[in-house]
Amino acid sequence: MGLVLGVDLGTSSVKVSAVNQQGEIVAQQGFDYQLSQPKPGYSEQNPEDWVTSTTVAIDRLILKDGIKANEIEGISYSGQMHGLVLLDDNNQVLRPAILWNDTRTTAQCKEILNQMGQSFIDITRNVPLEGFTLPKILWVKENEPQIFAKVKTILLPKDYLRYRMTGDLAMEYSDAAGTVVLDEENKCWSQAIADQFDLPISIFPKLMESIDLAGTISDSYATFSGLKTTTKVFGGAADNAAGAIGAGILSSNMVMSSIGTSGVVLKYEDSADVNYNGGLHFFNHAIPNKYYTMGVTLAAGYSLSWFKKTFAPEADFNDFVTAAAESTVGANGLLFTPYIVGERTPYPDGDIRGSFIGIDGTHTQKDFTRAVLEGIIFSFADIMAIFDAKGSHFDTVVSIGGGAKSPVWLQIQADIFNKKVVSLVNEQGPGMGAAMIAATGVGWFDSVQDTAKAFVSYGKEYLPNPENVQKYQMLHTLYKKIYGQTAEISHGLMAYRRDQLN
Ligand SMILES: Nc1ncnc2c1ncn2[C@@H]1O[C@H](COP(=O)(O)OP(=O)(O)O)[C@@H](O)[C@H]1O
Ligand SMILES: O=C(CO)[C@@H](O)[C@H](O)COP(=O)(O)O
Repeated sequence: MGLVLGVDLGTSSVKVSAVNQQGEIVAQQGFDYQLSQPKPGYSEQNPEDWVTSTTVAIDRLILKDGIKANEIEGISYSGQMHGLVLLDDNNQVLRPAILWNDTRTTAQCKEILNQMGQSFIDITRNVPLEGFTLPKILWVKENEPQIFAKVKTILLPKDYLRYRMTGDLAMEYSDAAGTVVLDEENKCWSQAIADQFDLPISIFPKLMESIDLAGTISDSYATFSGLKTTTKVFGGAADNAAGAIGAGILSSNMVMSSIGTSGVVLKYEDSADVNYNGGLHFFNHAIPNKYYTMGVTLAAGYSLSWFKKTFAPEADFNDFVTAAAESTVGANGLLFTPYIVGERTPYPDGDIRGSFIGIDGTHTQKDFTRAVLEGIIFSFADIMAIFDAKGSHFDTVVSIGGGAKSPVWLQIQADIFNKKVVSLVNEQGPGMGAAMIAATGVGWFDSVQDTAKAFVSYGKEYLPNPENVQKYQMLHTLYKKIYGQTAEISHGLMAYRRDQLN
């Protein structure tokens, strides 16, 4: 039996899925790792944790699930985006990776725009935001010059993992776009940006397509993991590009809603001929010469996980979320904004923080949980509104990520979006996308689109309930007022937290 492995290198864990030629997940293993938040706005991980956790998951597939290493024809990846991995001359990691949800780089973002203005947006098709990689590189250059002096190569999380499994140093396009150093339309590193910020262009590695062959499993990784050196390894994709493929978002009338650690509302774009004026991210897709547009809620699943860990650490996750159904639409008059690590879309503001508004002496924990679930989707609806304003007509929302495991949350999505929502039979959108890239790479299908036709299968449909839709429209109007009315207070509190540390 031929198999491929899809490695989904997320922010909270890595999940490795073994997939057969019918697109069925025959076995799956995952392993969690930690996020380090040493200062307000900081978010880091140790790249070694990604490698070790992936290896544990692969070992378990082989040793516990009985997957035969010689049946694994190919491996590919879906990776959390933007995280800065710095390597020295010997390809050793120089410092912890600075992640996508780290917002320490507001000053560098302003500086990029001051120095390059519209020409930066024309080249990269994005405005510089704290989460993207270039501001992180500039932060290290300014704040840790002794480390920067040793930098030979920069990589992104899944590209580093692929390097450790094959020995090949490269970055693939959909992830490279999220560095905002890539000239997106010309598919090359921007010499103009490198020159402007005095960065040696040599630190940016060779580029590859998602379905390109990076090599085979190296001797040393084969010994370490139990994999065979004959297994082929393919470029992979940014998690949102991989998620879009795994969710079958291959035409512009479909939209993806992803509730992972972050939240994403994503639209497929057939060409680069679109202009959202930097209000949304616009990146190269995992399908050659295709693109996608998306908005990002920095703390989607993370808001729920934070809330549960803080206020109900002993509860079973499923039971805890399901209990929100016992509250009401609008959580008995309680609103939550999920800005607990800052926000990106529609408010590019690293210093905004979350709020519960309307707390009443009668509110229970179930109301608070419901408010968290609803607040996250109101934030997604803010992104959806940008697409609507540009004339998008979506008939189906495909929901992926850990949050799509919850039927209560899927119905909340249908009612707030006022659209039909479907989940995947297996919610592993990014992991399936990664497996589909490998399946295309090994030649099971001619194109990623053909693989998607064979592999994607949708589960139950959730239809909007008109009464709930009406209530949510009114509540969303109230929700939208919270950002403007809490921004100044939030910024003051962030300044206070920073002062306390000095
Ligand atoms: N049973 C569940 N119901 C609803 N949400 C869940 C459930 N289990 C996990 N989640 C949410 O899914 C998120 C993780 O999703 P995942 O796609 O695995 O993230 P990542 O790829 O960023 O690691 C968690 O932050 C959590 O809030
Ligand atoms: O920063 C972004 C996209 O721009 C995030 O979507 C990251 O790619 C992390 O994804 P998850 O771990 O939440 O899947």
